[in-house]
Amino acid sequence: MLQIEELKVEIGGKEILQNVNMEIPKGETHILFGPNGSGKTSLMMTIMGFSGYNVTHGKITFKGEDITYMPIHERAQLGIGVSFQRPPTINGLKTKNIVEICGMNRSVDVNELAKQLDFSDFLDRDVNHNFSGGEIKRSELLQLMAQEPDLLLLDEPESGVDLESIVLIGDTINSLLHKGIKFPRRGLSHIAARTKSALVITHTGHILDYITADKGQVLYEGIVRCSRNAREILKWIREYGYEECVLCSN
Ligand SMILES: Nc1ncnc2c1ncn2[C@@H]1O[C@H](COP(=O)(O)OP(=O)(O)OP(=O)(O)O)[C@@H](O)[C@H]1O
Repeated sequence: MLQIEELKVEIGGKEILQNVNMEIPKGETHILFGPNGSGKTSLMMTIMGFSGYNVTHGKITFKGEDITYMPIHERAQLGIGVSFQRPPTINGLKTKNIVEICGMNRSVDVNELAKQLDFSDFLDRDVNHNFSGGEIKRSELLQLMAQEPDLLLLDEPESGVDLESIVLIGDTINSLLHKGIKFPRRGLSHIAARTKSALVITHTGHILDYITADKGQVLYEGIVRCSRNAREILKWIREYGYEECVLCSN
């Protein structure tokens, strides 16, 4: 589904990603770990195609197509969707309108989708305007539900989310990963094969209690240094810290 080869990326003339190699097969969910400032968000922004993230070397392939220099809207149409860590407030644009835009060219029932996320009361508010941390995450997922991407890029989906709401967030991510299953229900990840792929950034690992990860990767100083079971990685990071954790790749 997604293949990244020897990727180097500069932002404002500074090299942020030095050598990223990664493969996410169809139906797999990979977790991206890494210390603050290691380049995780930059990697997601580069995969999505945001300006300012200048690829100086390497290649990104999605569904067999070279997307390295493809415009962002074409990547979205091809099936890549992102949930931001800190999405901007968009004054003058109502949440229901951005959800409609995300579901463009498809018959999307915005009210029904909002009901599933317990988000109906927010549809007439400007996008993210005075939303709480948890409300922002639900707004982001609502947009993804309308888009139904084949590859989900989720930047810290659990940050700022309370312990009850994280269940809803986890169930919604699971329903996004299972094509054709529209309603968030507990335990779906264990009973049906996933058709969508995901790359999920997490610091705490809490989201691992709600979604099934196929693999974890550690981005350290702009290089993917480790690729193995996500829970094993989390255990090592908790016990020994990142510096020790990445020594296993030497
Ligand atoms: N637009 C920008 N201009 C200059 N530097 C930037 C820009 N965006 C990111 N950086 C720098 O790139 C580095 C990587 O940032 P990035 O946000 O990708 O890290 P991260 O691993 O996601 O961090 P965190 O875990 O704290 O969210 C940081 O040093 C950051 O300051």
